[in-house]
Amino acid sequence: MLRTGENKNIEVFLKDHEFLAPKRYRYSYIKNITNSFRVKLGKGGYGDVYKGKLLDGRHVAVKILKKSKSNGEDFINEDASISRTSHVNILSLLGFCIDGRHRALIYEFMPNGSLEKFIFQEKTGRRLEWKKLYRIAIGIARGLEYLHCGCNTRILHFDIKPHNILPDDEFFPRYPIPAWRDRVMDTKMVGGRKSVNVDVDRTSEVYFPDWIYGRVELDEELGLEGVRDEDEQEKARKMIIVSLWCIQTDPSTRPSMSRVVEMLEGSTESLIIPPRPFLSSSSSSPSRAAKLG
Ligand SMILES: Nc1ncnc2c1ncn2[C@@H]1O[C@H](COP(=O)(O)OP(=O)(O)OP(=O)(O)O)[C@@H](O)[C@H]1O
Repeated sequence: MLRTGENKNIEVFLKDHEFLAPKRYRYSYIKNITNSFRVKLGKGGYGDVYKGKLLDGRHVAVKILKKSKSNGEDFINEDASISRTSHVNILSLLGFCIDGRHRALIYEFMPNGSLEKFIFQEKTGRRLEWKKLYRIAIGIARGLEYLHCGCNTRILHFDIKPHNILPDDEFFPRYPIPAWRDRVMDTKMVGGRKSVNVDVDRTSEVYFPDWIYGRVELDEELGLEGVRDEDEQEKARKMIIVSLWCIQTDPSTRPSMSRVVEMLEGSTESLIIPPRPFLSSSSSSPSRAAKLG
């Protein structure tokens, strides 16, 4: 039982939402299933993630949230919306912990870890094939479309990035949603460190969207590494055009996620090239230029 008076609201909330909530666990249980936090899987902005094993033998990832000063209502509100979500691209939340000041979330374990390490492997120089990147982009977009308009509560993720996309063996992406904060990651995936040959002398001052926009606009060879055939070339082109739409500075010009899915799944010919991204390297201001890789 939680002790303080302020936590009564939480208890009442949890009781009201019992029927849809994932299981609630004590901190001692969390400690137990992670073997006292022995195997760290990664680190996120909100806390560290550890490997665990439930008593029924299932492997899980346990996210220990940093110590909270709030009474936990934000957390349980998030938790209740997450528990109502069900989509192939959204990672299932199996349980949670609110015990004193301890907060933790228990997810299905994804053995391949995050997308980040696949995008470009520094050691081997290998990069992810375009067809897999495409599969990942569509999966992410479908998951977000679901969160934005397919589930009971509209949820904005705000934190999509290679670090928290967890591909399965077939490279279908899953991602967790304990998030408050939708940035677009397509350009990052397409730009994927060292995946492009930028034939300019001062690469540090090239703003990637601006550079790639020039190529797309002139219907030039995209200069992307690892493109093996026409099909991959088309997928890459499609992802680039869609991502250029998504980073439009005027929000009203940006497509909805349903439109993003439609554009990714449709033909390249039907795609209209968006206006040039506002930030431009032609002004060559170092503070406005993003480094490549
Ligand atoms: N379910 C999981 N299975 C396997 N590894 C995971 C799982 N969830 C997270 N990880 C590992 O932990 C790392 C951090 O994940 P986390 O979700 O905390 O990232 P984040 O989105 O940056 O965090 P935050 O939402 O706190 O900003 C991931 O990059 C991944 O390596």
